[in-house]
Amino acid sequence: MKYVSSRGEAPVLGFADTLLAGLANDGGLYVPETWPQISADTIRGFAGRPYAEVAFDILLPFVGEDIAPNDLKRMVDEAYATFPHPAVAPLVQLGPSHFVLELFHGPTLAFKDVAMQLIARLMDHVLAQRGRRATIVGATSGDTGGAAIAAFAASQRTDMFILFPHGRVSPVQQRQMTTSGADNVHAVAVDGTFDDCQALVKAMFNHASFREKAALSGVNSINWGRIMAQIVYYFTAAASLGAPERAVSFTVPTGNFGDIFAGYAAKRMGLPVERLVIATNENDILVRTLDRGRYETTGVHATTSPSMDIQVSSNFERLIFEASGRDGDMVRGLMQQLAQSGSFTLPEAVLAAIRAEFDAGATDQAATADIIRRTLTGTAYLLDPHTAVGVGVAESRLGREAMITLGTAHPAKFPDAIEKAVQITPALPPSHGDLMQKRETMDRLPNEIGAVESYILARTRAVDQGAEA
Ligand SMILES: Cc1ncc(COP(=O)(O)O)c(C=O)c1O
Ligand SMILES: N[C@@H](CCOP(=O)(O)O)C(=O)O
Repeated sequence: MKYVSSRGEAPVLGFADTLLAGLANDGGLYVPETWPQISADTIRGFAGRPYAEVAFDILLPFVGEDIAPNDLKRMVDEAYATFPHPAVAPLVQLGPSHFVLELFHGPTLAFKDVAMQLIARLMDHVLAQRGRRATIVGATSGDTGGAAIAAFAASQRTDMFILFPHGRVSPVQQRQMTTSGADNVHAVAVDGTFDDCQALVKAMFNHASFREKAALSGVNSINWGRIMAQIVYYFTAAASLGAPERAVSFTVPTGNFGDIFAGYAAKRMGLPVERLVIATNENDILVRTLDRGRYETTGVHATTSPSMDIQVSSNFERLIFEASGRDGDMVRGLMQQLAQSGSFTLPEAVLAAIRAEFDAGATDQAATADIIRRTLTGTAYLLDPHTAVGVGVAESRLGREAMITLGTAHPAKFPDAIEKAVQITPALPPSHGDLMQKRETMDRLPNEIGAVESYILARTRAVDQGAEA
């Protein structure tokens, strides 16, 4: 399998190079040259099979010849053995045709673990094959950082630097990043928003000499490896509800558009998906875009679903590329406009193609608290605030087909929002027992690219290996 950039100017790469590249060197995001097809019979056969087996079948064509099948199998098995729930991603029924897909049974209680546990193993494997190290940078609004640190703390070949917005993540999220004790990971509080952190990460990737010197790699969903691993649970969930005979829709609490793009990819691979529903909190740039055709940043609001407090939704670029018939020049032009003016207008045909597959809706904080309350009273099920945003949007779109809302985090990660909504404090699972007592280690940096790059260069052990790659 080869991968092409959404901006059409970067080299076409194989899987291992795409995984290590993170962002393409024209600033674009990699997508597979073609979408592998999964037959109806194969989808039918996924029902009831162990998650890791389905993952192996779906991932194999994306990995191609870059990783031997028995190595891929071992890494997939190891990654999903870290999930204590036997189903890895179980479905819970909320109503006659409404289900929550629980994606938070991994080590850090958020859906990010599903991909991160796998790509940490894949990256170490590829780096070991090449006899080199990498510097991994990541931006987080709370969950990616913890999941990345948990997955890479055991890495033999990487130094990791996670930038998070100072004072804008939950205490549990912060501690998952600052208490690992691992000497190859660095949690850095930046004076800014998540979008500032993400812009710093992209600026480092676009700074060619720094990128090469530090042998830079990334684990945000700009990295194709993240999306690839997230495709799997769309298949397992739909198959367990009767796909391909029974079509399903998905509602996805959305920020950076990675998770829902994985659903779009599953559809392109043959999964019968009726609608893909984007659910946002008050940071509703994607809802406005689908409504008016204009993508316009307006400033981010801090909400009770902080991991979705995002303005620049990176993976929307992948969707525009697909919806435009892979017009890299057009995507490059729109992204230039975004960088210059903070907005762009989608061509009519692209907007129509997006609307043909996606709906979008927003749930504000008061409604989110109400949904948490109503769901607990009605079904004795406690939603985290991000999943609640999804449930709120899904409820207004229930139709004849089954609706699956992605459960993206465990409620115990956001005790303040839960306490406010239902006056109970959700307990962290025993695996997190002493998290709130552990000693924190973190640094604080200004929102300045020079300060961040100097910090990284002084600490990474990958300096000057980039040239050997
Ligand atoms: C709990 C939670 N829900 C939803 C999202 C949004 O997912 P995505 O950024 O893939 O759209 C995130 C962060 O990304 C998250 O941490
Ligand atoms: N919500 C995310 C933001 C980063 O998203 P990613 O999927 O691109 O890594 C977070 O929790 O950090």
